[in-house]
Amino acid sequence: MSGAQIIDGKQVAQQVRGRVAEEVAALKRDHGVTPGLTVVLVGENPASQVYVRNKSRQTEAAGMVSTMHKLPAETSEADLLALVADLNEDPSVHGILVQLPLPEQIDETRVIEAISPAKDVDGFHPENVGRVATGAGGIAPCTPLGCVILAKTVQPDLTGMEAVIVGRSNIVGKPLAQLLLKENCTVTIAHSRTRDLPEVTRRADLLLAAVGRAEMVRGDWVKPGATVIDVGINRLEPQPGEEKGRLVGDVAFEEAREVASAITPVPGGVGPMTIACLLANTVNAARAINGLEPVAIGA
Ligand SMILES: Nc1nc(=O)c2c([nH]1)NC[C@@H]1CN(c3ccc(C(=O)N[C@@H](CCC(=O)O)C(=O)O)cc3)C=[N+]21
Repeated sequence: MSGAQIIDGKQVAQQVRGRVAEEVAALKRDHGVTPGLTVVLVGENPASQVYVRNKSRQTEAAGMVSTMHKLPAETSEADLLALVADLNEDPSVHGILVQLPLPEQIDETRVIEAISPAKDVDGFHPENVGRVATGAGGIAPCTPLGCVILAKTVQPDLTGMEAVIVGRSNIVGKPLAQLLLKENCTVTIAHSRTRDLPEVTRRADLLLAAVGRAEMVRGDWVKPGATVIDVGINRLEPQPGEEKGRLVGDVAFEEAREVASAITPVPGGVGPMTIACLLANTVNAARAINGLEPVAIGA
């Protein structure tokens, strides 16, 4: 049974961006507000530069204003905090994204906590983490939002599903658990110290891998018929004849697709959804700052 449906994240992301563009146009027309997203990049990480360029292009394509601040790798924490304070006060900026990881002289937690929660379109500020956890509004992180939207393209109602998340990061695993609870899943967060991990993952109707270890989840870790969402983006060592190593997820795709009923590819799965959801969060941040209710931008 090599029959798993491949969930096309690129296509779903394009739909989400189309919805965002409509909402941007409506916000301009009805309220004279053009949402603005600012990305702050500290240092020269080449992979980061690629994401940042994609983000800017897609932000502008949706009709929003994109600005970028590139700071040298030696930037002090005080200088970065001063920039964040300026952006917090700038009325043309509705979303602030400080690209992580930051150089080691800068305390990431301090920077995240300095971003105005209203403009924290990553959803990393503790106020947003708390609001999402309690259901009191707040901005939810982009990658978990993207995962839920992709899962719902297969199964519009996730109620009662056994969801197993592998990975307990603040950026993906933990907030994903909150969003899946809100969708009425039974949620397990497994991690590197979980006893008999394959046995735990084999219980999952919905298996979400976010550990950052290339192809760790094997085919026999997957329950037959499960939906598999692969959050990992790992670059393998270049093989002879290859210029760059291949990108692979946290799931051994060729094995898992034989067992699952639906699976996301890497690339072209969760990655494009992360950026689409960032744009959606930016529109809703601009709406909230202007006293408007959020709009639903799902699949
Ligand atoms: N404050 C902050 N927020 C982030 O959201 C954030 C961050 N820092 N630091 C870096 C990670 C990484 N990230 C990605 C987003 C999109 C793709 C993406 O679109 N990937 C494509 C293309 C991959 C490729 O070809 O290189 C795909 O998976 O198909 C990947 C990675 C956001 N991050």
